[in-house]
Amino acid sequence: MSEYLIIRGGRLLDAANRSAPFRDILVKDGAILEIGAPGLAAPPEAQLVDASRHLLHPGLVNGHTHGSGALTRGFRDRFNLELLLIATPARFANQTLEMKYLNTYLGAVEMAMKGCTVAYDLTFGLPVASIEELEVMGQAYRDAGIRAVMAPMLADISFYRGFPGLIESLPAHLQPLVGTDGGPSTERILALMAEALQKWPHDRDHVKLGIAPTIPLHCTDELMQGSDRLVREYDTVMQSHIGESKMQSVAALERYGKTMLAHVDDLGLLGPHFSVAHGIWLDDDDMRRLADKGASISHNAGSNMRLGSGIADSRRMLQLGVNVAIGTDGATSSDNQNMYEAMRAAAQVSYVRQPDHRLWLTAPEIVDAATRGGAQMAGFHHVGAIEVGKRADIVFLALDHPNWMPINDPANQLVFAEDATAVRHVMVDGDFIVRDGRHVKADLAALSVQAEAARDTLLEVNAADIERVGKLEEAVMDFCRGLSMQSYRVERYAAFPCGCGPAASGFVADAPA
Ligand SMILES: Nc1nc2[nH]cnc2c(=O)[nH]1
Repeated sequence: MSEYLIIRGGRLLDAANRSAPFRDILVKDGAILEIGAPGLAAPPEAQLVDASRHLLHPGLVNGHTHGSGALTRGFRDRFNLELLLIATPARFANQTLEMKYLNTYLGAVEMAMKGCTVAYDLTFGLPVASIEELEVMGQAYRDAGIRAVMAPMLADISFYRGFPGLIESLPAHLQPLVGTDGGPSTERILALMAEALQKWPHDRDHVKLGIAPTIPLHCTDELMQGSDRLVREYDTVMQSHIGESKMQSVAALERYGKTMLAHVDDLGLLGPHFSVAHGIWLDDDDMRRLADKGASISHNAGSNMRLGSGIADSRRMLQLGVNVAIGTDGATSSDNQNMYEAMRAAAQVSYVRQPDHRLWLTAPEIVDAATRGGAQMAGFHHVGAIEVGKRADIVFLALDHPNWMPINDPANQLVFAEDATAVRHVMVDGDFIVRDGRHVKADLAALSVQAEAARDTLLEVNAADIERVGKLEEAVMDFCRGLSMQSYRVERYAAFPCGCGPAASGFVADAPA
């Protein structure tokens, strides 16, 4: 097969200019060599790809997902973050290697079919998954054909101990149900992480390891700083869930005497390699710290609505110079892996957050965040744009699809009209991973049988834990609600600029009854 590929007749999205001029693209060895007007010269042996009646846009970058979560989609409604954090592990623990692969592969195939070619995946932690299992999950991304950062979620403090006073708040008969920690030591977790980074078998331009101290409240400072040392030593990236819920932010203020983000900064963790997942409950100083250190935020508006977490101030982040990416979050709280939906949600929450339409996100800003911004955050500087020198990760949208009849403004339509149903082909490195709307490798019928079987098995093996946590749920949620309400007693949070104040949204309704 020729080392050259010439993609002719397509319209290339230029979101910044709200246009889509006809452009031919010459690809050599999977990288973009030249972009030019129709009729661009190409070596005679170049393989021709007909892109006529297609809009071409860069593969989308999912800034925050959980490859461990595909099997959880739709398993609950009316649940907030804290409930998710206790109910999901109870229901989906004890996965076999096959299930871990299946989860990751299902999510990756779904992303590919929906125009996404990079995932920033906060995956099963060590040692919930072994190093070998992590490698197999990395292979799931290779098999699905998309790129990924796989960042194991690390924690050395249990959920229940992460919130001071929680266990003591429970009725005496429930306290024994929390169980004992007895987990692996900080040293062991860091040693495993170091070993995984050393042994990583995959090509790091495609699938690399990152590190995710999952939520600072659930990590000792030693774990956070040890993770940071490894990130710098292995030149990789780090992501942490920060300021996702009001409850978390109030608890952090009590525990650290400052915001969660300020604490992480003071530990020395911020830098261009660092990103925040969610960042709803950040104040101006937090955002300035992120901007000053060149860090990023994955804005996951759909998930934030699904869990009732709040509305991140994406406009302020951009104003201050924070690099913003867009993410779906895991299927537990987004139910699908559709980056077009995530983009649309980001636009729409910026509208309801404030009445001044001049502060609303624009479609070009959102497309930039979902492509270039995500690639920068992931440290994947070889993708994120259709430009000379970048890898040829290209989505072909069918213009004979109703979403595009007619084209008025391609940036607006990508954000507001597209829903992944017009995705016809997807290329990574110039190779088709989706062709004519079908994933080139995945057998969806077989996958659905496997997913059904995995669900049944997990329900059976986790029955006792589901029952145990079910008994705890209500009391834990009482505690969480109480802590969240403290926003009205803690001065800092009384005027907390998270977009959830009286002028902004219905969140004012959580004032104590
Ligand atoms: N939304 C969300 N937040 C988290 N924080 C820690 N784990 C998770 C998760 O699985 N989903």
